[in-house]
Amino acid sequence: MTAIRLALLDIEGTTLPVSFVHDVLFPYAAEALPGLLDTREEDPKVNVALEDIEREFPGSSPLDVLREWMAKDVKAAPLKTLQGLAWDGGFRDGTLHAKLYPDVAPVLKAWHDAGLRLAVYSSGSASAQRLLYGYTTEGDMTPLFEAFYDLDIGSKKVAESYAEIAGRAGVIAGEILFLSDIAAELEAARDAGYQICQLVRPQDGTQPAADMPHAADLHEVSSLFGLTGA
Ligand SMILES: CSCCC(=O)C(=O)COP(=O)(O)O
Ligand SMILES: [Mg+2]
Repeated sequence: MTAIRLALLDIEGTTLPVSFVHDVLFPYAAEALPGLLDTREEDPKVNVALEDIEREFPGSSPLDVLREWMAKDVKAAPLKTLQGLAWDGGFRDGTLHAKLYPDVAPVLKAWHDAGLRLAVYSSGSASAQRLLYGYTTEGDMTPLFEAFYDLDIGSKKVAESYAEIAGRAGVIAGEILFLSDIAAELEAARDAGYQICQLVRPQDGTQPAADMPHAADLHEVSSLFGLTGA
């Protein structure tokens, strides 16, 4: 097995329970979104997101589109931008704290201390990723990561996105390990030449894919791939 130099991590269902996203983060955003849209005039990011929605759904109520996307957990870039802006105040004023899976902080610290490079690739916007890892119940974990990749790279379900990340990181694909709960994302990363492992978290009810390595937590990933784990 080729030595792994970089671990690329998904968030929801991999390092953070799906229930935290759906029961804590989404309701917070849903409550904050109407007020946020009122700032349209002042915030260019809000403006761009609303223009994207209008282009895709001409004449629709943006709030209705956003609510439907959230109900279906659609990973749409305008929604992810606006959710990130909505969460910003909540993380900064202490209302929100990311409660990661308990294995995540110790194992990521051990990997980082052992010299393994770490990066995030999530549908959540890069600024939301920084907030989430900046305000965890374990403290600020952002210094562990060298990069935060989001949908600006491209869809998580196409191989080209993973090739792009490998190029930006300057690491050959075979030396990158991608960790996610979603089989289609892992297949795309494998098509790009990455090593992969599916996180099958019992709490999330993830179904193991037939033809790929899987692990119940990051300790098991360490054992499977010969990484230094806590
Ligand atoms: C800062 S990410 C918050 C969770 C979220 O909104 C999301 O879409 C996560 O998707 P992932 O690609 O990490 O499964
Ligand atoms: Mg996920």
